[in-house]
Amino acid sequence: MSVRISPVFALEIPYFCSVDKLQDSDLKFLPGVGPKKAELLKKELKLATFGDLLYYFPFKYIDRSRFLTIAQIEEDMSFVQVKGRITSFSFAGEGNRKRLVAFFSDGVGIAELVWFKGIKWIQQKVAVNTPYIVFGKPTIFNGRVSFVHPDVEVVLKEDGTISGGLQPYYNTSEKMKSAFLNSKAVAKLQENLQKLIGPKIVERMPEDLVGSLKLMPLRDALLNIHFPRSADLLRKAQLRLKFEELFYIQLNLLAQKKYRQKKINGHVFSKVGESFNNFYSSNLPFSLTEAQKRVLREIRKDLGSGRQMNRLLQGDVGSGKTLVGLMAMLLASDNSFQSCLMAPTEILANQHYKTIVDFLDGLGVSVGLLTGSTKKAERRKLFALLESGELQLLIGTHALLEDTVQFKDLGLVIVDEQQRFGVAQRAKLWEKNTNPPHVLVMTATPIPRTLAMTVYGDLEVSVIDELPPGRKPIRTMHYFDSKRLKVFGFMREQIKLGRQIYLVYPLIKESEKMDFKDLQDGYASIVLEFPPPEYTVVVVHGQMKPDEKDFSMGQFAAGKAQIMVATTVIEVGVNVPNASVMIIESAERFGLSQLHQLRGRVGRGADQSFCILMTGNKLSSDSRKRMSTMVSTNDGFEIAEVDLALRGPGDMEGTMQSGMAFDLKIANIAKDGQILSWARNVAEEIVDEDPLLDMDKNRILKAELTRFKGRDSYDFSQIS
Ligand SMILES: Nc1ncnc2c1ncn2[C@@H]1O[C@H](COP(=O)(O)OP(=O)(O)OP(=O)(O)O)[C@@H](O)[C@H]1O
Repeated sequence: MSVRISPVFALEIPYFCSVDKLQDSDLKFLPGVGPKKAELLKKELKLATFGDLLYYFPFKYIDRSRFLTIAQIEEDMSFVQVKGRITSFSFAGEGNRKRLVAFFSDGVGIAELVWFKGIKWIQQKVAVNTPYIVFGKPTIFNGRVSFVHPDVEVVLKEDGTISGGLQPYYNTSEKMKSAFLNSKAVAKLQENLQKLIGPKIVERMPEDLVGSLKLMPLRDALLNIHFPRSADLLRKAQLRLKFEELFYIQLNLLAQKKYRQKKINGHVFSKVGESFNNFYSSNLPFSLTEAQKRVLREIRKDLGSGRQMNRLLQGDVGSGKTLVGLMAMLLASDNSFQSCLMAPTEILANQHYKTIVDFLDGLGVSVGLLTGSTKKAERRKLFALLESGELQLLIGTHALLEDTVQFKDLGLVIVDEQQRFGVAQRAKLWEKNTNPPHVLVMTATPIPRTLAMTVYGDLEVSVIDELPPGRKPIRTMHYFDSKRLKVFGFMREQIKLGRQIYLVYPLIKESEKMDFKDLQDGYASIVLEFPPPEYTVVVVHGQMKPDEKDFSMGQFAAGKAQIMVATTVIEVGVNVPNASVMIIESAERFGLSQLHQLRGRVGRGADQSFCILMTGNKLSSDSRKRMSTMVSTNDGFEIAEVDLALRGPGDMEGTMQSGMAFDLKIANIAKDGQILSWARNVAEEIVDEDPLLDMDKNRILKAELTRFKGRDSYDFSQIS
């Protein structure tokens, strides 16, 4: 069985219905919904129950307490509202241009309200001389203000309250809008829901905890998040709900961690034996950096502790993580355990394999390689060696996760990843052995602390914050496409100096065909510019056969080609110290982390390295920021912070956002770092005091956590 590797962000978030049964009710039973709309809500927004709708939060609020006069309306204004009365109606236009026009006066100016559709309905609902609030996007033509299809509301609502204040806006789809389920209709359903279950909402966190943290009670928070009574109450509601969301993620992660620590015995690697020592004294061609030594000590401590290690190793590109990983594998080997190293791509797996085989030359440690392209017969051989225990180190891709791969005694798993390996996938590894192996996750993209806390919150963290000596900082430049000739000139100069060059094209899934054409065109024009026999240009992309790819890479690595035209397949792992120039085409199409990763392919030798970002002339402000960040810093952590901030949705009107890459309903990892730290501290205190959440006061927490589904869950039922 193959395992689908989903993005690490696909964490399950604990928004299930609360203990309150009512929230599990089918939405079709909510007044105003019925079977058809229920179907639509389910299909379009994945809302099936009362609880789902209750937790479907507005994406923004518009302050409806502010009014303009018609005279204050100017060109290009966004949504505005005015108060006044309709003085008369008339019809204009013919056929499908036929429209109803209402003349609306606020006592000073006059605006036209125009409807092309729903004319009959408007005529029935809207009357002359009644005070209304008109809300919409105005246009001005020949000095006349008009609103097309505006919202028209009675000033005095049926329940006696005045319209106005912060009005919620819900995301809806086109399909929903055409079935009259627009934002306003969803707000109406929320109103009905509040009437029905609002008073019955029960706390999802222990009341004492809510009280001591001075959080808004859940009932009030869920009311104010949909219908804020004031901006202050909205902020309090947001805080409460964000806290709760982040708190349960943290509690889940920390509880899992505690559970593992308590229930799972780790293999003890007590010996530092021949493999490790011989490697260290004879085969290691350089001394370790202080950071590598420190991290190695941390890892060795874990491995000898009798507890199962789950550690994240963060370090910038080229900081020497793989080497540390390899040394941990040698420790496993010295203690008669097998180990494996899992890479995110086949190219990288191959590269690791070659590097490791070279490094271990003459030490008598057996190393195997397993990827998607390993032939059947070869596989069978590998499997037999693995099962008998003869094979000590296995390098590979996700193919290692397949159920057919059985080790005799797997003691250590190293995952070299690119934020692609989630909690769920890690859980799969723990099943590989009755006594789960130690796990070391290496990530080449430093990730911001808040993100690390959430994605890797169940792991210990080690950081290599030092590059091997002698590396010169890479110089990064940004050029517009119009400067291409200059760049060609620079390439020639560098080649004359004996350097090699990467030229990378984006290959993004959605537009693969077009990108592929770009790559081929790019290759053709580079060959024209750098013709044989003086120059050799190789090409590497994901659609090539493995042996063709290997051939091209081999030529480049051996210095037989000066230029490699490639897609991002070279993003990770390719290590050719003589390649000192990285040119990234259409750089604006890459994310910051990816640009940083790509840049990390150069700067590995003693020569000055360069990274050239080529972009079109017109750049969005985000793209400009990405380019300037790349030009101004080589620090992966700094880049990661900017990346996170840029990727957090920026559409704000005193509003909340959908949470970045996570399926968060309200919190935003980029912006809510403080709440996240707070939530983690609170969760930590709780599991420190009551690791299995057995105390009476933690009953609700346990009940809520037990509702986590899937592998990410901490299965309390296993605990007797
Ligand atoms: N202490 C050191 N001194 C000198 N060179 C080193 C040292 N540690 C590692 N290297 C070399 O630096 C290069 C990068 O190391 P390695 O591949 O282990 O880094 P990495 O952090 O895994 O990189 P990436 O994230 O790019 O995969 C390799 O050529 C490696 O041999």
